Amino acid sequence: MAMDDVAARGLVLLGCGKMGSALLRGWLARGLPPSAVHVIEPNPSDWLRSTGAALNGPMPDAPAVALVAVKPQMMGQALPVMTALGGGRTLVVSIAAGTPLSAFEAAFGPGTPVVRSMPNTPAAIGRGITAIIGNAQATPAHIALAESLLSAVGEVVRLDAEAQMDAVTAVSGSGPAYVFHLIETLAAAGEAEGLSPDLALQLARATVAGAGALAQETGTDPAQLRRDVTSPGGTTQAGLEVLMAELPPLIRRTVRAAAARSEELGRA
Ligand SMILES: NC(=O)C1=CN([C@@H]2O[C@H](COP(=O)(O)OP(=O)(O)OC[C@H]3O[C@@H](n4cnc5c(N)ncnc54)[C@H](OP(=O)(O)O)[C@@H]3O)[C@@H](O)[C@H]2O)C=CC1
Ligand SMILES: O=C(O)[C@@H]1CCC=N1
Repeated sequence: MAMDDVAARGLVLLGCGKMGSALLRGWLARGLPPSAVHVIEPNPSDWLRSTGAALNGPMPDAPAVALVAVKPQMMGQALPVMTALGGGRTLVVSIAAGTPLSAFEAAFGPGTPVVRSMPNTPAAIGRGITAIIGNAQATPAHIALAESLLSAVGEVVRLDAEAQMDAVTAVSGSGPAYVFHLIETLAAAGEAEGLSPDLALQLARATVAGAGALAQETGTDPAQLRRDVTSPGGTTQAGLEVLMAELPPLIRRTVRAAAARSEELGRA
């Protein structure tokens, strides 16, 4: 029902880079007609041109949704082309890190429903997770519409308060980068042990992917999954004695630094 409204009234997508294209791909895969999507993007990719979405043309009158997918640093420059959509008929959805609901309320004017969200890059293969929170003007129907759009690229969780968004950004928004760095460092350690670069990377990539899938698909407590690998007096125990001494404070500092940067972007 919600997506029918988007198909009928249209959706404006501001910025079609990595995240904008992941979302667009998800919507098209869910059957949204490309002609219902109006994309504003200064450097359209060949893929974007091939989708049949309306590109940099005149803005539709009162689209169901305006989705903001530009970098927070570009917001001041990029938003003015669409602020005429403010006032209540169009739901504004942002995926930008840091930028608070109040910034969109100020730009689009009073009465504008806004949903702030934080997806992550596994959205590109429909395996993302997105957290959402609406402003006071966002009705349950608006929240359901945002949830439906973002669930085209993975799971969606609803937050209780906007204040949670900095921590969410630091954990799941930035999180894929931490995991990719784990793959890089595990592969490098394998190379240091004498494996070829290709074999070390193959082992590290499949191990992280397989462990992630096992944790996700079984829903088993990750601490139990860790214990299942760890034979008393065996190799894993020897490795974990090193890792568990160093990793928790390191991850704590990593997440704090990312959350602090999210807070800072919100004050800019
Ligand atoms: N990457 C990630 O992991 C995540 C990113 N986000 C958020 O998503 C948003 C987009 O990030 P991401 O997709 O990575 O960034 P990208 O740089 O890949 O995409 C942003 C796109 O916006 C375009 N753009 C620049 N100026 C304008 C303008 N004035 N009008 C319209 N489009 C414009 C850029 O074009 P050009 O390249 O030519 O400048 C680019 O194609 C950010 O706010 C980020 O915080 C959220 C969750 C995860
Ligand atoms: O690094 C960033 O600022 C964005 C937000 C979360 C992931 N990438």
